[in-house]
Amino acid sequence: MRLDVVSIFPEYLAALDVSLVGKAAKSGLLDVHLHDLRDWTHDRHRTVDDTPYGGGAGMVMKAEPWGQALDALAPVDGPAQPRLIVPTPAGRPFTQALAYELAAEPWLAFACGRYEGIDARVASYAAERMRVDEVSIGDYVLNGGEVAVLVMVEAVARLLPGVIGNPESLAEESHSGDGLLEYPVYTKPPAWRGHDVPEVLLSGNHGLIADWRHEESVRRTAERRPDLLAAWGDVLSGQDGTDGVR
Ligand SMILES: N#Cc1ccccc1Cn1ccc2ccc(-c3cc(N)[nH]n3)cc21
Repeated sequence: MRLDVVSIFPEYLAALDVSLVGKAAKSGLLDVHLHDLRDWTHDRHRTVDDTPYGGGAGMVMKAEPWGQALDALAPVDGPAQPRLIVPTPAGRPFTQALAYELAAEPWLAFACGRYEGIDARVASYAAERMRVDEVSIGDYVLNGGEVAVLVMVEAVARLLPGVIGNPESLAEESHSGDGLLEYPVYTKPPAWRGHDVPEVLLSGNHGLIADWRHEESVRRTAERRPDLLAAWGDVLSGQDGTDGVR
């Protein structure tokens, strides 16, 4: 997978060279290209922002530098186009399902906005030739898109074949196929500062262990994310338009 990231703070994305994503890049599973948006400005001050039409606080990112950046990264007459991801508080939610979808793409490009956002015409211009997704990583406001890109790239990269050691572990994680939060995990020692590992996990009875883990997943989900259980209820009662099969 090729990844292009455009930002006025490309050094923010240096974290992509570390750990799992860094290993994936070094092993050729990921081909990461970082770009400074200011390379597509031509005035003395390398200006990327201006005041908002209609008034209001803050500044807006100018369209032209982004237009030139997109044209340079993915020429209109090029052999392929990336899927463009634009982090924004106003985007569709980034979910594990979307992470799996993006992990299947051969080429992703990320546009990291700053200030009060990017001129809306940039997304419209890009959508003339590539798929564009405006995506939120959560209902809170960051100062820019870079942190959101780090989150999304890590969530996507770890799904790529060969990136994590034990792909079986992906199936048991929170937000994986069964829609439940994952169960609590423990390791040695069995007793630690007055806190013991649940006896069932030391029993060697794999059936009882599997049952306990499922019960813990359901308990945790009910306690922390009842909305996920509500989705389960809709599926089981056929309210979600399926025949009750996930
Ligand atoms: N846009 C905007 C905006 C609008 C109002 C106030 C502050 C900002 C800052 N900002 C500029 C770029 C940008 C990118 C992504 C996020 C972002 C994503 C999630 N999930 N939260 N915040 C914020 C971003």
